[in-house]
Amino acid sequence: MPAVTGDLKAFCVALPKVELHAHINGSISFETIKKLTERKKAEKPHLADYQIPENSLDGIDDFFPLFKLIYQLTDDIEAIKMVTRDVIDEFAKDGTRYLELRSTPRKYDDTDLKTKDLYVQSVLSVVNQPRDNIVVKLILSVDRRNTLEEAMETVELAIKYKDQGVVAVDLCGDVHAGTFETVKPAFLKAQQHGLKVTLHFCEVPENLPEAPSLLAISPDRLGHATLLDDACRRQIYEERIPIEVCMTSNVLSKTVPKYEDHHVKDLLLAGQPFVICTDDKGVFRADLSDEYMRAATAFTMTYQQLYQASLASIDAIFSDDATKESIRKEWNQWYERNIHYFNKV
Ligand SMILES: CNc1ncnc2c1ncn2[C@@H]1O[C@H](COP(=O)(O)O)[C@@H](O)[C@H]1O
Ligand SMILES: [Zn+2]
Repeated sequence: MPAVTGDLKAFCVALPKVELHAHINGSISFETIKKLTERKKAEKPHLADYQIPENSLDGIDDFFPLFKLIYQLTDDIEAIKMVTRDVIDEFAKDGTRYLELRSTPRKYDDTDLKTKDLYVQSVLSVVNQPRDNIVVKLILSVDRRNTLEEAMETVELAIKYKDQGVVAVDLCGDVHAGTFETVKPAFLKAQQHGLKVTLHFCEVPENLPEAPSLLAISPDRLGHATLLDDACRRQIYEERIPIEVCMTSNVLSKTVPKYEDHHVKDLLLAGQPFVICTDDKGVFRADLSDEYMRAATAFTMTYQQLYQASLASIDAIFSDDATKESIRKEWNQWYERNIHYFNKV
């Protein structure tokens, strides 16, 4: 099978794409961080020159502490709206046509972001602005370090805003902190109220012992699923649970040694549903088009296969069948208009 070369980047940007695994505060671009430091420099001079360090992770444990600083720049309503708007605009510019952002509600006593409800309202006020080039939905994240009470508060908010843009709840956060068991009842409650569930799953081998408990709640999608044992691989494949794959995130946080080793190749071979995603495009400095390029390069995927991967991602979105159908139509129309790409290979 011939590899795609030459104008691969242009193709990957032009290709209509679905992004289902993007943390808002991990997706903040270099340019937006500059705007944030500028507006905070009087109040927080120690952050005046802050930039997210590039290629500085020795492992995944170096990743989570980055948010101690990033969160100091996004601790008020205007900042939250700004980052949400910029992240959406950047995804749209990169050819993403359907986007499910996710974020962990926060609150601060010393800013105008006094409640988690206000956090969600601020994000949704931007998510729900009418746009003709991208559809945007929101997933609320429960942090693994949360108490059950905190997780319940997030789920209550997801229920409250369910028909106003929130489609699901997510389990995320420091892979070496907390336990799923603590927050599990909150996820069961979310499901009882018709919300979808996606879970960060086995990013590191230490998460394997809790895997059966996560799978027992029948999650609608799984994030990463990097390190599986035979039993959970079998179950995931049998149940055809779509996997949100984040190649750059895994390679830079060193949970996967190199792109060619990434488990996308197993998923491709097994015909298992997966969705190419970014995770944290700001921290890892890779747009969704870059992720498609990396898949093409590492696994010699043709333009046709990249298109098929993008089209198949629509099956995994947290929207109704009518929305899926209208998005598929858009993809098909794009294909017809761009048939020259596919006649080449
Ligand atoms: C590298 N893989 C990952 N694994 C687990 N959790 C991750 C993550 N990448 C990001 N997050 C979670 O997302 C938060 C930032 O976005 P929000 O403040 O929610 O918008 C981080 O604090 C972390 O909890
Ligand atoms: Zn993630």
